[in-house]
Amino acid sequence: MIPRVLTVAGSDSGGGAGIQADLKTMLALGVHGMSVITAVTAQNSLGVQGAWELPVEAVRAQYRAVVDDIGVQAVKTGMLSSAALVEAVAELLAATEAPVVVDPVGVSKHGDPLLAAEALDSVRTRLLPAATVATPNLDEVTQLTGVLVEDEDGMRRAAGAILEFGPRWALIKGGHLPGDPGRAGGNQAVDLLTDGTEEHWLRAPRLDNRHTHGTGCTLASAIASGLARGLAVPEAVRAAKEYVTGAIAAGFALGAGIGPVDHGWRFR
Ligand SMILES: Nc1ncnc2c1ncn2[C@@H]1O[C@H](COP(=O)(O)OP(=O)(O)O)[C@@H](O)[C@H]1O
Ligand SMILES: Cc1ncc(COP(=O)(O)O)c(N)n1
Repeated sequence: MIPRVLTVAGSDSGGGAGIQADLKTMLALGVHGMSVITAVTAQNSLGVQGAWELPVEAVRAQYRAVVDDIGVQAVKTGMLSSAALVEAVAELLAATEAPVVVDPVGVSKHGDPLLAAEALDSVRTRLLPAATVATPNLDEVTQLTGVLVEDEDGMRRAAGAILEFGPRWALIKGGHLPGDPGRAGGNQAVDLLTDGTEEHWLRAPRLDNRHTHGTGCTLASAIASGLARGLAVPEAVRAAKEYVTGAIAAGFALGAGIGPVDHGWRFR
């Protein structure tokens, strides 16, 4: 059987992040990708020009349609836009047995908001407790926990603060740590995965490529794809890190701004 993976996220018309990144990642990793669209964005390499949420009822109906008939081996969430959508999705996830990867998307690479400020509390108290793995970047960690991360010790404190909200594992993505070779992390892109007992540091060379649109979505979808295949969380995260690193290395120019990672790099 081909494992089935569901993404609950926003559409990126430019095809680099969101639902489009998720489905391409799933195809590249050999699972059957399915989608619940929460919002539609008008987006390109220059930023987000507009965003429109779907009604809660439409999100619920898509989710039920997929889960009740087809079934899922893993779920990934991305842009959820509003408190009402966060709460509705959290409730659906709590009633689903499959592992859940929560990417608590807050803002786009260009700084455009993808989540209403008043939804943060629902993310903390409703969404994170439903997560098998939560994958905040450093800005999202600060927004959610108040912890400011400047080095690897900060990442450890941030992970502890995220775990207090109830996800089984926290993956703190250090992609936004300064790439100064003199600093902790230095010329590496370092992520920390922990469940509060085990600690796994994932290190890859920091790539000098500005075309990184979609990194977070790609990583979270790759983790969900690994979990759907039956991998344990540390193995799924390790494989996903390897996939996203290759995709960033092959990221390419599109439009006048930040281009996407290359989801198809392993086929070229
Ligand atoms: N320049 C880079 N070189 C290599 N890996 C990177 C680079 N930038 C980000 N990453 C990795 O990409 C993944 C996504 O991280 P990040 O970019 O921080 O997330 P987000 O897209 O949510 O902001 C992480 O594994 C991170 O370490
Ligand atoms: C619809 C949508 N969802 C998520 C992101 C974040 O992208 P990234 O993966 O680069 O953090 C985005 N820019 N647009």
